[in-house]
Amino acid sequence: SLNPVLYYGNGPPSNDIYYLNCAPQVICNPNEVYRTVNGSCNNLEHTAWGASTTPFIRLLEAAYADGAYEFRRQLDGTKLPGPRELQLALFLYRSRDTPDIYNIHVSQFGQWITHDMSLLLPDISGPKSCCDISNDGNTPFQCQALISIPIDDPVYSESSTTCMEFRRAKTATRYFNCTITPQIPMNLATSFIDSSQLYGPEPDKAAELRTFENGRLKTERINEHDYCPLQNRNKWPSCDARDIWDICFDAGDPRMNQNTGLIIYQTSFTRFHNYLTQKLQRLNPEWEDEVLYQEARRIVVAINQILVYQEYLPIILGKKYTERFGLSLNEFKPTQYDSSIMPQVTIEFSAGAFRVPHNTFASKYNLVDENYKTTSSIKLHEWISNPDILVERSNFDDILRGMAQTPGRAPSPSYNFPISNFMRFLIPGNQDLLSWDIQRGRDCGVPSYNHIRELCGFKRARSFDDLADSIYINDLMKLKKLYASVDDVDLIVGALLEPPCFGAQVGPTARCIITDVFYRIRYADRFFFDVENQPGSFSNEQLKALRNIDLGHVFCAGSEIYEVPKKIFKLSSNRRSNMRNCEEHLLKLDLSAWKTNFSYFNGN
Ligand code: HEM
Ligand SMILES: [Ca+2]
Repeated sequence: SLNPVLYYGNGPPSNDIYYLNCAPQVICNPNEVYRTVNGSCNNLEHTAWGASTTPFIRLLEAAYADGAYEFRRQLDGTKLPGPRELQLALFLYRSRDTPDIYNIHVSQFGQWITHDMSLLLPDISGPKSCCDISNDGNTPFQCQALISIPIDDPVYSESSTTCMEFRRAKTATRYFNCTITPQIPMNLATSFIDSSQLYGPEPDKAAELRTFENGRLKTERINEHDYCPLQNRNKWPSCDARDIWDICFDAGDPRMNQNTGLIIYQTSFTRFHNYLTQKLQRLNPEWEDEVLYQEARRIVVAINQILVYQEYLPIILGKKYTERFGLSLNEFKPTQYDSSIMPQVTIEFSAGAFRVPHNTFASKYNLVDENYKTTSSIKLHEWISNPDILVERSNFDDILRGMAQTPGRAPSPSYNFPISNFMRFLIPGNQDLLSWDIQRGRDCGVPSYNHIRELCGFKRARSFDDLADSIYINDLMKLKKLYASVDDVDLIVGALLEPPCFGAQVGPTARCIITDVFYRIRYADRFFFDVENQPGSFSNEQLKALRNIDLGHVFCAGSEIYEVPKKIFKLSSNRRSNMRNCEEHLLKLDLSAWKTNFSYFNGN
């Protein structure tokens, strides 16, 4: 297979500073069977590689005006076009949704996996509203990247709003006691697909989420169903956007409550973990809490890895492509662990290319009842940071049923209309996710589209016209007016304007950046589910059982729906032939390969 790796430790020298000056010294046990919580000791030599709270890496030198932290300027020295100006000129006019051939599980699963791999925190400390404070030269730096709204904005001008909130990301230098120039945000998630968004990316958090009995994760009983535990709303303000507030869940990831579909995923996997511990305990009554917890965790992680490489990436990147570039799974060709590969997530991925799928999520959820009648729908943007809707009546199951039967949004340069205007993410006022994505790229010093194209092996454009084979001419003419030169175009803007590759959901430049990361976090993961000859490797019988588990099992065990689609990502009608009965399906979730009459975990 071809080699898609872009990073061999040959990037900008600033990538090494953390490991030279700041990484904690840890002593690893090479015989440990289970992953650590924070991902350290995955690589026994470079113990911090892939761990949580380590900096993102850069594929290319940061693009900052001062070489350190200030937003880049255009080649001619002028300021970059405003993000909202770009949104209005290039995207908003075509924000109408077109139904996809896949359902909304595809984008929901994508966000779920994003939260496993990547978390950069915006600094929401200081003033509640940055737009309200006067710009007198003492503006706190986290407030220094507000997005201005043109006076003739077709949406915001109605309320005469001229300022959109935006906070700069927390960087290693400013918040994490590790001076790195140019600055770089910390990634608070573990890079590996290890379900850190479920179990917590740090030991304290992980312990907080456990009952320490029977291997179970904590749950809260609400209206006769198990949900994630409730959290104190003052601790992490993930539900604070509204004044009328009841429910706020706690989980391994602080974004848990962000949207309805995500809460369904977090909740279903929590219930599924507990379901597995119960099954394992019945097989092995002598197993203690720790073993039950770790074995269930290992199964959950393996299932997620299988879903990413077998089901999800072929849709996003194209099936043939994933096969050619070593991203597909093959039971006869187990993953070869390579300790020289660095599993770190790149800033070009998190603050750029992997945000392109923001153009695929739909703007509403349908509620579908047991008879497959659509009874009502709710709007995504009206329930941001507010889980209340999910605990009432049968809403959880009805929305989950609806997700399989509601088309996702076909990829398009634009995002959907509400998310382009009316999101409320924990800070005051309405926000535009696309403006934020553009601004975040600049905040993080992401190099321009043309530089990334070149890195990916496409021809560096010398003029806008050189892009004519990648971007429609109408868009090019607009880009020409908006930017000073072809080297100034933001990565996310160029990547969104590239039509998707054949059989894929993203264009060539985004695909190249995304592929590199998913390749490295697989082959650099010593605990990847099908890596052989490691202390914690699964047996062949266990692997066989794991390959038969799908998202359907998770939702059957984690909800009260009694049927799931056979192909969970395909838009399915409720015709009998497309559906599986949950009771029968769960019978096929066979964990007998986990029955032990010896203990490999008792220290010998
Ligand atoms: C309902 C769906 C979604 C909503 C409401 C949503 C919203 C957001 C928001 C508010 C941010 C933070 C923006 C910032 O402060 O810079 C973000 C970040 C991000 N999103 Fe989404 N998103 C959704 C789905 C997705 C999907 C489907 C993907 C990809 C498959 C994705 C990928 C990302 C990535 C990579 C980041 C950066 C993560 C980080 O490192 O912090 N999101 N999203
Ligand atoms: Ca992770």
